[in-house]
Amino acid sequence: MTETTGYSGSGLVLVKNPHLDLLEEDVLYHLDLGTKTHNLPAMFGDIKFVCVGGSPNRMRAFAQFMHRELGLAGDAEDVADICAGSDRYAMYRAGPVLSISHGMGIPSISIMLHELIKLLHHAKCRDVTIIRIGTSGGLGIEAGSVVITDTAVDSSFQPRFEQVVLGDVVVRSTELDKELAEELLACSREIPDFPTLIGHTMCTYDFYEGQGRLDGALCSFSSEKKLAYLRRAYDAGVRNIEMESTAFAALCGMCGLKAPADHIPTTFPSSNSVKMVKTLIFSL
Ligand SMILES: O=P(O)(O)O[C@@H]1C[C@H](O)[C@@H](CO)O1
Ligand SMILES: O=c1cc[nH]c(=O)[nH]1
Repeated sequence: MTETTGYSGSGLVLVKNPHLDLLEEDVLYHLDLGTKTHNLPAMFGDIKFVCVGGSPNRMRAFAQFMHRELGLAGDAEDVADICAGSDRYAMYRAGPVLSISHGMGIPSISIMLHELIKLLHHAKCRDVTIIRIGTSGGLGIEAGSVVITDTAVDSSFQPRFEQVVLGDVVVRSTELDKELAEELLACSREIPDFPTLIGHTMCTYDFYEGQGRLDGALCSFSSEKKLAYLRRAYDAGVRNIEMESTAFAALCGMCGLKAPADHIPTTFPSSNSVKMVKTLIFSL
C-alpha cells in the first residue's frame, strides 16, 4: 500500500488520525507534555522553526546560539530543557525556534516526531519549517562538506520509507522540499570556504554492517563488496549516509511540515552549517 503526502494549504500542521479527536487528553508521553497538563497553544503557538538532531547537548548548544543571534533577553546559558521530566528527549526554545534531540535511528526519531507533530497541531502552529541538522558519512565528496538532502533514500536507493502497520508494509514518500533545499544552498554561499551541495541521503537501519563498515562486531562481506555497494549508491545519487532521513521525510511530508534535511559528513555539525541554518531562519 502506498500513501501520499499531504500539505493542507492552510499552513496548519496536520495529524491524520481520527482517533485523536476522541481522546479526552493527549499525553505526549516521551516529551513529558500533554493537552490537559500544559497550555500548548500558549507555550508553542508562535513556533515557526524546528531544528532536530541526535544529541541533547548539541541541540542545547544550537538553542543557545539562536538565543544569542536573535538578541533575546536573558542569559543563553540558562535555556531550560522543556522535556526534562521525560529523560528521553531534550527540547529547548529560542524565540520562534524549537531545538529538539531525537536520539539515534528511525525508531527513536519516529517516536519523537509523532509527539512533536501532535504538539505543533495542538498548539495550532502555522507554516512551520523543520530541519534536521545531523552528522553523516560522506560519499565521494570533499571532507567537511554539508549535504542538503533533496530526497532521502533507503538502503536499496529507493525514495521510500517502509513502515509495518498491523503486519502490512505501508510505503511512504521521502521527497523533501526542493525550494527550501535551494534556499539553504543559497544561504551557504554567503559563508566563505564552505563546501555545500544538494544530493540524496541514504538512510540505514544500522551504523556498522548497514553502512558497509568493516569494523563492527559482525561483518559478512569483503572490502571489495563494500566498495562495489558504495559505488552503486554514489551512481544512484547518494552523497551521504545517516540513520533518520527517510522517517523524517515521510512523517514531516505527510503532516504538512516544510522540510529539507541538512547533513554534515563529519563527527560534529560544523559551526558553518549552524550559521547556514541561522541565515535561512532569518530569511524566512
Ligand atoms: O544527528 P546525529 O548526528 O546524531 O545523526 C547521525 C545518525 C545516527 O543517529 C548517528 C550515528 O553516529 O549520527
Ligand atoms: O550514520 C552515520 C552518522 C555519521 N557518520 C556516519 O558515517 N554514519
